Amino acid sequence: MIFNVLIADPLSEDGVQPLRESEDINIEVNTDLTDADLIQRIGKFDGLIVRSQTKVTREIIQHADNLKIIGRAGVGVDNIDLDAATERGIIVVNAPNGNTNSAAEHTMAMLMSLTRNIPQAFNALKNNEWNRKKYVGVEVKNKTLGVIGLGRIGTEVSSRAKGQRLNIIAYDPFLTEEKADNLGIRFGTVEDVLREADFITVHTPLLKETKHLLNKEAFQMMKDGVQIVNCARGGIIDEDALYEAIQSGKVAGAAMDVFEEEPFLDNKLLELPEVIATPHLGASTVEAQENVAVDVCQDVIRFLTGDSVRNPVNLPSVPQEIMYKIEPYFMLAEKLGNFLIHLADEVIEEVNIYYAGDLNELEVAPLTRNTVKGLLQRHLGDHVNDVNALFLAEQKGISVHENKTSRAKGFTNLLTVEVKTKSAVRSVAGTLLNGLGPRIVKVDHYSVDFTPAGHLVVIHHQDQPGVIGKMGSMLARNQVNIATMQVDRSDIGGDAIMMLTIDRHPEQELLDQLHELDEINDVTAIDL
Ligand SMILES: NC(=O)C1=CN([C@@H]2O[C@H](COP(=O)(O)OP(=O)(O)OC[C@H]3O[C@@H](n4cnc5c(N)ncnc54)[C@H](O)[C@@H]3O)[C@@H](O)[C@H]2O)C=CC1
Ligand SMILES: O=C(O)C(=O)COP(=O)(O)O
Repeated sequence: MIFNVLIADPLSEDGVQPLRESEDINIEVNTDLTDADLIQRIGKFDGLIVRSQTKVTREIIQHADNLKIIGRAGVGVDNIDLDAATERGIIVVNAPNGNTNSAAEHTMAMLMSLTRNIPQAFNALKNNEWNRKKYVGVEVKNKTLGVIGLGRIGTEVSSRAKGQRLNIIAYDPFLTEEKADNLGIRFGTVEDVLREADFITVHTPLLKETKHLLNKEAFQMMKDGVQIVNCARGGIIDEDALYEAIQSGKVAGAAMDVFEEEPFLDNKLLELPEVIATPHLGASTVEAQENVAVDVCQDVIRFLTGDSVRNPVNLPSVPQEIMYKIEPYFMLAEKLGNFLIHLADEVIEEVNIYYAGDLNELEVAPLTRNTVKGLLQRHLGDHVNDVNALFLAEQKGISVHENKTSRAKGFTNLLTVEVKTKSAVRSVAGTLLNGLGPRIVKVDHYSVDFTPAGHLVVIHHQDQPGVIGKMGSMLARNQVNIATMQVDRSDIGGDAIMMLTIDRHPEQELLDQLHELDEINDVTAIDL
């Protein structure tokens, strides 16, 4: 199968090369598409790669009938409607590490340019104005830099700023006092940072909570003459509030790489001589562009050719060494879900997944997604995948719980899936046998042992002499060969189960005939 991938923003050729060379992938580079063009053309693509310029809206995603992956060659994914992608089962990957250094260097360049009026002085010189008095700056040494958002870039900026002898005070919801001590910086609340800093730089993503984080009230809390840097995202700073704060003299200057609206031809902040700006250049270096393009293209290739990705955004990321350990259980998890859904003949309200033995030691979230995917697939078809399985379960009002225990009832690993409906609890358990692959070893409370593959028939019956014979001859009369058979019972003469693997799919009529036998209570055919 050949996958079509659209590259909709300019990408470094070094990154694109492996995509070009892949026999499985056909790429189209088109960086001039309007939203309307994208809506019209997206349907034929399996992959889409963008930077920050292309806005991947819900409407575009709704038209993306074949799209499986969206790659963001950079960090921020605020230009991609993640909810819409997740709902459609489209994985989103980014390249979170490749431009950290460039963004940090740009932040420092902007801070130093701001404090020394370099762009303004240069402009004046270009206009034949030699003015040494007008462009007197301030030193940064021994002043305080407030860093809001101490992730990859915020941390790099802090370490560089320490080289400029700045004192750092930082706020990040994940920053502890101990971590701050280790980094040689001061830990504060947002308010501490706003009140104490001489310069403030933001390095958070644009989220609901960070939208207009620096607003009118925030500016009021700041020191008079504070200077602001935004090399993270437009929208973290309320531009109207910043404009007013500069005009009133509260804020002495601002260095902006990113804006609430991009691209723009006109932004009133640029009318202010205290503002210096670049057109979203934080990641625009040869090195960063090469890094992010390589990272994102490799993930797109991996995903489309059936491998696991390194930088998923709408799936929890699982380190490679952990993935290596859980991957063998993927098929077992999905098959158990697939099998069990056929036994539950009412609406499922709750799913409990028990991980026992070796599984108890592992990161099992991907297995939970696979189990739920298997459960939902019967009714939702291929529309369900790892990305949207849990979302769809939640949307359908099904609660999913994971449980871990070391006790595996004699198995080295045991995965038990239980579903609760209004009036019943049904369960199935499976194990991965060394060399033999997945086996189902329990159906409800009955012990069995069969491979979850092919045409299966589950028969609940009364444990009476002759029932197996009747069932066997009925299948024989219908030219159905039994490949494997297992029987278990709760007690002599009581409820019992037959598990058959047969060589072809049985017609409904045959299943009905089996059901009509007095001793048989229930017949379910399952194709796995
Ligand atoms: N100008 C440019 O070209 C570039 C901009 N960026 C932007 O820089 C930003 C940060 O990137 P990274 O450091 O790589 O991301 P990151 O994910 O490593 O760090 C973000 C940090 O912000 C923190 N945070 C979240 N909400 C917060 C809040 N309310 N207050 C304080 N901290 C909060 C998070 O805990 C996290 O530690 C992103 O928005 C990204 O898009 C990144 C690269 C280039
Ligand atoms: O990586 C990011 O978040 C950036 O903002 C870089 O954006 P860009 O890829 O240069 O359009």
